[in-house]
Amino acid sequence: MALIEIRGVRKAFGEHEVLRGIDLDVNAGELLTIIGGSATGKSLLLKIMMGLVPVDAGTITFDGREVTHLHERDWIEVRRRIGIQFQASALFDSLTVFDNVAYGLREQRLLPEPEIAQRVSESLAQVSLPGIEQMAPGDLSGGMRKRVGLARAIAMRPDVLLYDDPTEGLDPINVTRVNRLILALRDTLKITTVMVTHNMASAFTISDRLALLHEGRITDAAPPDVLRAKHEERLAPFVRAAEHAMRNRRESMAP
Ligand SMILES: Nc1ncnc2c1ncn2[C@@H]1O[C@H](COP(=O)(O)OP(=O)(O)OP(=O)(O)O)[C@@H](O)[C@H]1O
Repeated sequence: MALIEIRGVRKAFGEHEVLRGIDLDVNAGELLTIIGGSATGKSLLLKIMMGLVPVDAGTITFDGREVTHLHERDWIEVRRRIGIQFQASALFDSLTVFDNVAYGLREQRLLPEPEIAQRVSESLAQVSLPGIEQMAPGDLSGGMRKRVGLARAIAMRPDVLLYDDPTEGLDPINVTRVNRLILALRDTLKITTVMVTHNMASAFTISDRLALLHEGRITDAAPPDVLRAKHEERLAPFVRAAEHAMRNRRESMAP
C-alpha cells in the first residue's frame, strides 16, 4: 500500500474548478515530483496533503488512515509526520537560526531543551551548515536560507517532506547543492519526498517518478525515462525544457 493515497480529489474556488479528480499514490521512500503548467494546482495539492485546505470531494489516506475529514487537532498529529518547505523559506527574521530550527520542536514540546540543542546542531550539519546557530536569517544568502528552512523541517524527524519549488531563485551551483541535499535526506533519513518544481532539469534528474498535473488531473505518473519515451503532446514542453537545460549543462548533478 502507498504511504499517501489520493483518490478522486476535487477542489474549486467559486466557479474555478482547479482539481477535477486527482488520483495519485506516493510510495514510501520515493522522490515524487509534481510537474505541470502555471496555476494548475500543484502547490494546492501540497497544501491538501498537509490538511491545510479542505477538499470538495475525494479522499486522502496517510499510512493506512483516512485523514480527509479529520478534526484540526487530529491533523496536528498527522502533520507532525509531514514536513514542508515552502516556496519562500519563511524564516522568522527576528529569531536566530537556532530559534528558527528549534521552533517546531519547542512549540509542540517534542523534546527537552538540552536535546533540542543537540537536534538543532545535527539538523544544521545535515544541511551542511554546521555551527551557524547564532547567525541571524538576514545575514544568510538565499541558498543558505533555504537550507535553514530545510533544517527546521528535518529537525522534526518527519516521515514525509513536501518541497514547494525548493530551487526557485537559486543560481546553478545552489540548485545542484539543494538537489543533492534532497537526495541525501531521502537516502540517509529515508524521507518520502514530494516536490513541486519549475526546474525541469532537476525534476527529470533527481526524481524516482514524475506526476503531470494537467487540466485538473494527474494524467501521467511514471519514472522520468518512461515519460520521456511517451512522446505525448501534453508532456512535450516539459521534456523539451529538461533536455534543453541538461544539454546546456546549466544545472548538472554530475559528480
Ligand atoms: N485559497 C485560494 N483561493 C482562491 N483561489 C486559489 C486559492 N488557492 C489556490 N487558488 C487558485 O488555484 C489555482 C492553482 O494555484 P496553485 O498555486 O496551486 O498553482 P501552481 O500550479 O502551484 O502554480 P505555479 O506553478 O504558477 O506556482 C490558481 O488559479 C490559484 O489562483
